Amino acid sequence: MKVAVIGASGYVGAELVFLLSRHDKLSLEYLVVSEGSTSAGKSFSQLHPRYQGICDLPLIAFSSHWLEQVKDSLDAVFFATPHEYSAQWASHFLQHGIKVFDLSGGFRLNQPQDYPQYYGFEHPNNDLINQAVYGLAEWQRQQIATAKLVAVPGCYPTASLLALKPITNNQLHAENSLIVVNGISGVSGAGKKLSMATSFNEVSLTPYNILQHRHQPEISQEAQAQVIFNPHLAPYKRGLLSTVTLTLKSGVTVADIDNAFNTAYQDTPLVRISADWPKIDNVAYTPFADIHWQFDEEKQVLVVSCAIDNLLKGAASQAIQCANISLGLPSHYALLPTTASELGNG
Ligand SMILES: NC(=O)C1=CN([C@@H]2O[C@H](COP(=O)(O)OP(=O)(O)OC[C@H]3O[C@@H](n4cnc5c(N)ncnc54)[C@H](OP(=O)(O)O)[C@@H]3O)[C@@H](O)[C@H]2O)C=CC1
Ligand SMILES: CC(=O)N[C@@H](CCC(=O)OP(=O)(O)O)C(=O)O
Repeated sequence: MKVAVIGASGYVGAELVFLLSRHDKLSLEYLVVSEGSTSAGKSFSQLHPRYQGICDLPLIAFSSHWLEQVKDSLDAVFFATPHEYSAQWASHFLQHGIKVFDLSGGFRLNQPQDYPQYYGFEHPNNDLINQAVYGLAEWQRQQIATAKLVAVPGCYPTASLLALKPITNNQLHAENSLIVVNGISGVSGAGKKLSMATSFNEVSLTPYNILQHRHQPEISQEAQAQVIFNPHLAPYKRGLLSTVTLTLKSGVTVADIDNAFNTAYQDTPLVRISADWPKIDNVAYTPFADIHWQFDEEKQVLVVSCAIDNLLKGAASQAIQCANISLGLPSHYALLPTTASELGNG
């Protein structure tokens, strides 16, 4: 599969490029940045020196002319770009039969009317929203396999849904009960753009966008249950933890919960049910999601926590899982760390 990465100069783009450079079934042909990008004309490794010798491809400024030139030589494109950019340009690739893996939120919400409120723009392509398949790899394999447009989940929704779906999918949660999702992300979650909120001297553990974050409708939609989502920014680079608290139906037992999680994740090497509470250090710089839960049978309250790397399972490695599925491969193909140094080399 010949592919291009658009947004290659960003944090997610860089992770994608590395994973693609080592994948024998995906051939990385082009790296693209925005038309006015200060990175255009540089090589990828000039921007990301750690990848010198791994990928030295040039960064090409996007243009319709470039798309016209490459439209017959590309099988798929990965968008690691702002939401509104993907929303606008995905159709231009799809019309040439080029599959789109969109790592932005350009096509995640099913309701067009939600985009102005949560993304700040009127969606330019309502028809395409209905064609998009949500790319939560361990839960959507069949749909992803035949999809032309995959909406790769956001980082918080990935961790929150991996924790929540075994419960809500089996209707084990009490109807109309409060489901609280507390997410904590490292600063790389905000991308490379400069801002005071993420500058070294200003970053401190804090809630943000409370009761208005765009991931609240995304998590509610995919869990098929209303949640309250509380994101927090924390002063470290990589990694994300999502802890979910909810009440289960009376009569639900530990055995029911055990069965729900073990059934959901019995053949998914990248999602690990851990014996203890997950730690960011155990998943940062890896494609894994670690999950642990605890149940208070008296109160019928369940707490589930999931840790991931926001740039990998929360973005780039999940996108590769989706591409693997579309190639008929196991979703974890070419992603499992094979050496100790790949296990969170920091
Ligand atoms: N950071 C994270 O943990 C996660 C991020 N995401 C999503 O992935 C996408 C990329 O995120 P991230 O890498 O963190 O962001 P960055 O800000 O680090 O990178 C954004 C990239 O998009 C490019 N870009 C900006 N404007 C345009 C444009 N108009 N046309 C084409 N390219 C453009 C930038 O290139 P240049 O400026 O050089 O043109 C840059 O390469 C976003 O949609 C984000 O929401 C998803 C999951 C996790
Ligand atoms: C710390 C931080 O700023 N995180 C980002 C989430 C990034 C992400 O994964 O979400 P999208 O794919 O929807 O952008 C935020 O809260 O906006």
